[in-house]
Amino acid sequence: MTLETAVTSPQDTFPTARHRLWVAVATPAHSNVGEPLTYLCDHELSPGTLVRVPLGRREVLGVVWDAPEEGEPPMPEGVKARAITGVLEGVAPLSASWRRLAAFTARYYQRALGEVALAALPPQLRDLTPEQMARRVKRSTKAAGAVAADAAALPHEHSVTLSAEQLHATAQIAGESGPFLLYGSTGSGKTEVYLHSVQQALAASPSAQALVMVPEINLTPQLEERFLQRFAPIYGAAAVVSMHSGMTPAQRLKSWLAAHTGEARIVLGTRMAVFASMPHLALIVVDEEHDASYKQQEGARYSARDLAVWRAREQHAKVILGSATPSLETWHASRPPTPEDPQGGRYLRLNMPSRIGSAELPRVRIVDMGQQPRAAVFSPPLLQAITERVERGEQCLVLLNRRGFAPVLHCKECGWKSDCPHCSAHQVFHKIDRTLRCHHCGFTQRVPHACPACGNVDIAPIGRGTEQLEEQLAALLRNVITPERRAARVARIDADTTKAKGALEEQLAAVHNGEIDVLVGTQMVAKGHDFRRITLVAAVQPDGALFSSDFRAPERLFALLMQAAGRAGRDAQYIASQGGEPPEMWIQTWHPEHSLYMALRQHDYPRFASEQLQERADAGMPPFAHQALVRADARTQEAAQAFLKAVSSAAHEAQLPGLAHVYLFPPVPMAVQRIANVERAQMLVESTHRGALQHFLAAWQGVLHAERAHHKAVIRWLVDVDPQGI
Ligand SMILES: Nc1ncnc2c1ncn2[C@@H]1O[C@H](COP(=O)(O)OP(=O)(O)OP(=O)(O)O)[C@@H](O)[C@H]1O
Ligand SMILES: [Zn+2]
Repeated sequence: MTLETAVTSPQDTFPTARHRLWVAVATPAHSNVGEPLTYLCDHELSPGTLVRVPLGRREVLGVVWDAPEEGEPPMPEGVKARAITGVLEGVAPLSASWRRLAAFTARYYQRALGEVALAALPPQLRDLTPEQMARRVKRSTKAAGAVAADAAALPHEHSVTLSAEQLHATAQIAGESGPFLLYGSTGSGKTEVYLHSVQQALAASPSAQALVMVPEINLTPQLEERFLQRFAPIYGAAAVVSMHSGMTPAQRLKSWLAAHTGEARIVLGTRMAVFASMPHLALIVVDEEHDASYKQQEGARYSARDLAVWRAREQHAKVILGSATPSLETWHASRPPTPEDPQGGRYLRLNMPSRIGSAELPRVRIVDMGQQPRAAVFSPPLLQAITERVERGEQCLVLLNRRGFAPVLHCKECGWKSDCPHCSAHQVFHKIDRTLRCHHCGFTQRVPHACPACGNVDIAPIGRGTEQLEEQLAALLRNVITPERRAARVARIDADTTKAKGALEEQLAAVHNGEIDVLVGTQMVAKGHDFRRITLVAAVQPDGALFSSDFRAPERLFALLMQAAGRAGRDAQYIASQGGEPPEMWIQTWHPEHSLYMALRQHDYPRFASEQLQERADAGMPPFAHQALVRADARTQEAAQAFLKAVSSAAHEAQLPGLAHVYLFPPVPMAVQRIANVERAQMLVESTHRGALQHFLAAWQGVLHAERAHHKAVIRWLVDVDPQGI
């Protein structure tokens, strides 16, 4: 327990008879005051109460925390606790289980409790005075009544008859305790299983709540619509709220309050929603559980999926992880028992192999680029296939996971390349506004007219991004006519085309309405979307990830390609009405024999997963080992690595607990070594015992803080537990 040692003045001193409180506050980053601070109040306040407290010269939001288990330590000599300045009346205290979630997150991900607890609350809560807050609470309860009255006006969704596989899965979820992995093919109707399970959970108790998470904001509007259609007629429109970073602070506060008071029965959101205060939580759904965006990449680097599983157990709620391409961690955790492994995994795997309505998974066609005309971006057979589809009025999706026109500009005379002056990365050529942009630091320049190094005017792009692909494809298809007797339309969706608010929704609507014939896009369009008329998907250049240094790259590539394939041929009726030509997934590759593509051809995720798991087991990698990364940023690479070396030696010298079961690798530069003139190094820490690793990391915190003082050149350090990218 560290006590507040911030500025105090004589008038802040109160008689010891006053009630002593522990309050979690967000202390400035990297102060090692991680624990709740002591404050005084003239009456008792229950833990979880939201309060305003002085901190240094500011006044901040705090959460009254539980008194330390080991008993109240005496106030240290010379430290005078200050009084709280106010209580946020009208907001019920945060529950004990919410506090346990925050405490666990802080402990597991090695961050300060106050930081985690406060970051998990809506930002407006931090800024409003108790008076403003009281008004807000009053207004939101009034407004909620008004919305509920309108619910009857929403269109009722036709009730669907569940498929046999959906019925089986929902019955298992109702009857067993889980956690569940809903392993269902793309288009198998997982969403319907979520809807049913939510319905079951809510029907079981008048206060029960459900939390449904999706990886990306762009998937929330569709989900929201489906949940509203289903549940607004039963519980009122106010019963369904969203939580994601695309909302205004006022909207977020409103959703948060609705969940906290229990008025919202269903919360839909992205990873941040895992911290929603839901006192009657009965069910958590994590859709596309394999998705990397469930991992927060700054501050407390939590995995919302892993926290969902932890939270469900703690709150006696059920949890469903859903995916057609589960993460290997989840796949392994859901292995069925066998004679050699009678326990099996701790999750229950539910299989839904078939697509809805006898739709078939696309036929996978592998094009050997070694056999194609040199420098062809689109192999002739692929171009032919796209042309035929478009001429029949069907839609195609072309996937390339790289935006911009070309990843680099190059001078053939002197070898100059468009390197970012601030990063160890190329500046990407964006033709549309003739800029060179660094995708790491954002540094943007106009494209030079001539080579900045030698003056040669003949500088050329190397490689391609979605912008170029769109342009080339539009040219290649310029004479192709659709059944409506209009020219084929090519459009692109990626981070560049969807910056404006509402742009993505608009572009997706154009695809759904059939205004677009060929959609070019990045991974953004590959997942989750329920396209009805796409019958061909093509990955034009997927090979890069086969040879990445990150051991998770194959897993990510396989998931991406399988998810992309999953966008084709989802509507059996449509396929039949088009003459029954089966949907296709095309892969252009220089490595047609690669086992990843072989497994993809069979849609054989289990085979791919078992090969990968065998490799991971042999190499002692997750899920057979647990990892953490320590990263240091500094002005020079030497300084960053020196810090990591020092904390590593210090750990050994101090014989920190857990060290016997923990292996510390030597520091190395990160894959992108320099960003915005900051050199980055990392050090991997690994153990086969999660507990030992945790133990060690906790003990190491003090060393990291102390060592930092001797390394003035270090700008920051951080610990990433269960890192996604190595
Ligand atoms: N029982 C059912 N009867 C008729 N249509 C259904 C049924 N269940 C789901 N559908 C429809 O099937 C389509 C595919 O379902 P959904 O989008 O839930 O698939 P999914 O399993 O989530 O796939 P993905 O992993 O690709 O996102 C949707 O249009 C959905 O409305
Ligand atoms: Zn840069």
